[in-house]
Amino acid sequence: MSLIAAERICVGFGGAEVLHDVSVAVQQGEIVTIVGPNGSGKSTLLRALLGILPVARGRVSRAPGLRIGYVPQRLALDRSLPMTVRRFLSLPVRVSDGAAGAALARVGVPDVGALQMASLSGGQLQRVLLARALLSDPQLLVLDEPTQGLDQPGEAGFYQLIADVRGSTGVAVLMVSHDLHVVMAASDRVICLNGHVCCEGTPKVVSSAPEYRALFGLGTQGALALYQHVHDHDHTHDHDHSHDHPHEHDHTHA
Ligand SMILES: Nc1ncnc2c1ncn2[C@@H]1O[C@H](COP(=O)(O)OP(=O)(O)OP(=O)(O)O)[C@@H](O)[C@H]1O
Repeated sequence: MSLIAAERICVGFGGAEVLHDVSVAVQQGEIVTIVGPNGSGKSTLLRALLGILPVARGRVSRAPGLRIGYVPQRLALDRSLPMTVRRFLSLPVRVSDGAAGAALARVGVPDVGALQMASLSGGQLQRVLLARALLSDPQLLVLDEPTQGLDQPGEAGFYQLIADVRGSTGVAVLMVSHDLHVVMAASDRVICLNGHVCCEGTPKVVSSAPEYRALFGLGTQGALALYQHVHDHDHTHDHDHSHDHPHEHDHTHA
């Protein structure tokens, strides 16, 4: 059984349909990344899967008693409110000093417990958010653009950390990311969303193949063109979503 799944869900806001007939499933221990243009419904899909948003049609299912660690896209931090990292880790559920320290060490920032949340760098903050998500010993981590605002080494380091955590705990990871090159390297499966599931499949990194580099270049379009994916529909009947994203018709069909 999947840990979490959406079956042919439709989600809308005030009559405007944002997700149409979307099916996704995450299995135990796999890293699945959702990519897609701005406004393509990635956060909406995560929130529907988590049960935060109702679905108009279709079905969302979660394994009974599923423990989820969620890192939202934005953290609304009141910078005028003093709060140490240690205190933040005990919100909303109080945790022991030992557990808090172990979680911070696990994500590579063992010494930030006494720091103010507002004083953390972007990379430190992401790791603290991940530490908090890990405190519930989740079976599934849900991360909404966890590397937003980080520089390239910061992003690469964070994804390496995710892979390490998965390796040591067996946690499954469902995340949204814009960093396509790292996504290619760090995911078991990629789902390309544009209101509907445009394509999905195993990412194929062909970093050492000069003919691929020559064909596709090293830019965003190239990275997306390298998907090995299942494409079970044409785009003739796409519903009304913006189709100005470069990858839309540029797939390499596996
Ligand atoms: N609470 C809401 N009320 C009304 N419309 C919403 C709401 N949340 C999202 N939307 C709309 O749904 C669409 C999809 O938004 P969503 O945040 O899921 O996209 P996204 O793919 O995560 O975008 P981004 O890459 O910019 O984060 C957008 O057009 C957005 O304006």
